[in-house]
Amino acid sequence: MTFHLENARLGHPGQVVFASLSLTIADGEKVALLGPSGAGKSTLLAALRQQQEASCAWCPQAGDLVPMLSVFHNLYMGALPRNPTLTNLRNLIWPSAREKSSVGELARELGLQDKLFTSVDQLSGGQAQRVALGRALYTQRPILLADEPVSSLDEHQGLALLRQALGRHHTAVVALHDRELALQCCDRIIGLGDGKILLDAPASTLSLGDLDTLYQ
Ligand SMILES: Nc1ncnc2c1ncn2[C@@H]1O[C@H](COP(=O)(O)OP(=O)(O)OP(=O)(O)O)[C@@H](O)[C@H]1O
Repeated sequence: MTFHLENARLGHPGQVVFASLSLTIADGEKVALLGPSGAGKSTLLAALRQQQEASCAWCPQAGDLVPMLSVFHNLYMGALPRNPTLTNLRNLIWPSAREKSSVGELARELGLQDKLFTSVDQLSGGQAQRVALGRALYTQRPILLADEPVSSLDEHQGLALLRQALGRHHTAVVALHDRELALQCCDRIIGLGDGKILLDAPASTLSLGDLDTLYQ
């Protein structure tokens, strides 16, 4: 089992979001978290991350990129925790051919090969979002936790990139607002609302109409 919460109380200072949440996510599952704005998707993702921080590739909604640094540098930041400090300093100042090639390959997969040495503050919202997801992928960890990772991309690009990201991870939990994308890419859907889990079922058993009820 990868994640387990039992009667967990989750929230923020002065705000309980889930008074008593029980949930198990097994190794190998690809889970979509759905629910209206404020339902607690980000709160739940943060609680899951706390359980397995060292194994999680983390893609927060805000992105947390360093805008004045290049796409290369922001992607490379995913490698910081796994490399020695001296290697990191060298790669940030004078990247090795090997690192240039592997970050370059990832940039190509993200459709950002022409922007590798452009600073992030000169990118579009969708391009910056691809960098944020790429940085999480570059951590090369087995579990992906991502909060609306493709919300600024068009339908086709979002589908391709989400599939690519899920394919690189054994287990994933992804907060999404696009119900169709959730059904297409994930094998389990968890619907949140009213401070609890309103729906938890295999994607193959659900229709868009079933998911609509979460938003009514
Ligand atoms: N840092 C915080 N401090 C206090 N309350 C917070 C904080 N972050 C979120 N909340 C509150 O917790 C509740 C759940 O928020 P959360 O961000 O988890 O929802 P969400 O489903 O991810 O929403 P969205 O789809 O808009 O991103 C909301 O009522 C929100 O106001």
